Amino acid sequence: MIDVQGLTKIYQVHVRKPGFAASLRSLWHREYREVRAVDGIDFHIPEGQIVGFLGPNGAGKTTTMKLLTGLLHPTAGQIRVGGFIPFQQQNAFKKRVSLVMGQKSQLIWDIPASETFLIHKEVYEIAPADYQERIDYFTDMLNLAAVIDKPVRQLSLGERMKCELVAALLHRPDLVFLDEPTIGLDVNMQEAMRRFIEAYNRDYKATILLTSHYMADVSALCDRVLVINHGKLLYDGAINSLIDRFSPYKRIALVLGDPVAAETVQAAVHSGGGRLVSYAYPQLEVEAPREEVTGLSAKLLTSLPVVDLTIEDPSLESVIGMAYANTDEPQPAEAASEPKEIGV
Ligand SMILES: Nc1ncnc2c1ncn2[C@@H]1O[C@H](COP(=O)(O)OP(=O)(O)OP(=O)(O)O)[C@@H](O)[C@H]1O
Repeated sequence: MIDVQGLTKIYQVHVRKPGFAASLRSLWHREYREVRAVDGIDFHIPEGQIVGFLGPNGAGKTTTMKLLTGLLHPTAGQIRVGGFIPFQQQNAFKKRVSLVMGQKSQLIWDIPASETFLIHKEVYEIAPADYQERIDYFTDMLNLAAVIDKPVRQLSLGERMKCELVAALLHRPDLVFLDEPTIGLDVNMQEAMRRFIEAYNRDYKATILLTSHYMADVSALCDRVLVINHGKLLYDGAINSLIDRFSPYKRIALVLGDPVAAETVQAAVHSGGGRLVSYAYPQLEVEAPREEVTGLSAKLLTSLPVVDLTIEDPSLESVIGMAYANTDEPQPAEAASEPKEIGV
């Protein structure tokens, strides 16, 4: 459904030098530098899949989404989205695609969202019966009945974001690009948005690429993630394998039934191949390489008065943080199979 090969976008950025003389000179002789925002990426997303698109600020996510929706022309590489070449901007493509940017509004501020929806109805030539059926679907799913007739400027951020989604999906696209759709929302509203995205994907077999800085969005919605940094794809595969790949350690949290001297605790942890993270009776936290965890747990259970023990993976946030830190110097990409870890 989405096929990308060697996709590259280089921006030319005007270099402004400080000082009056340099400003004058730049009137005649402008200097440019290149920003390789997207640097030769490849991926394929089949129909109906929801894929998380992760990367730190400035990694190239928004640029990739703009390329996939035809807002930007690539510098090099090939893109096919639903069989179309996005930058050709064919009408049939526009009717199947939508880009939602959490930080940008397409609603008109001074009128109710319902009137923007009517404008979209005309633009996308939606038949009256279909329009009503879709409005009913969205108002029901997003609990919007009391909201869509108020001027947009009176809406809360969460209410407005729900209306943004309706405006973006009213023409019922099956190729959906969501750039930070839950940014700034409280946890309940994030959860409501997630449930809606899940339902839309299921009901319309929509193929969805989603960026979010909230890992809860990504882990709830996406089995697969693409990780990008410095414009290069670092990882394409399952979330679980991402955790295995970038975090070779697990944490063991223990509760002790009786106080034990810190040196005794330290010795037990050390001899089992672990590292003591913290000890404040009765809580004890230990870190160990994955392959040592079983042996270390058994050792701690026999040598300390343990009343509770849990083994945890590090949070997805910290794994992603490790992935970015490991790849701050970009490496060349390699051809890869599933799951693929590229150049790390
Ligand atoms: N119009 C532009 N002209 C020049 N450089 C740009 C332009 N748009 C983006 N860039 C640069 O391209 C790089 C990638 O930016 P992009 O917005 O795609 O990143 P991102 O991963 O979406 O970041 P964020 O999470 O902060 O939104 C950055 O270095 C950015 O400064």
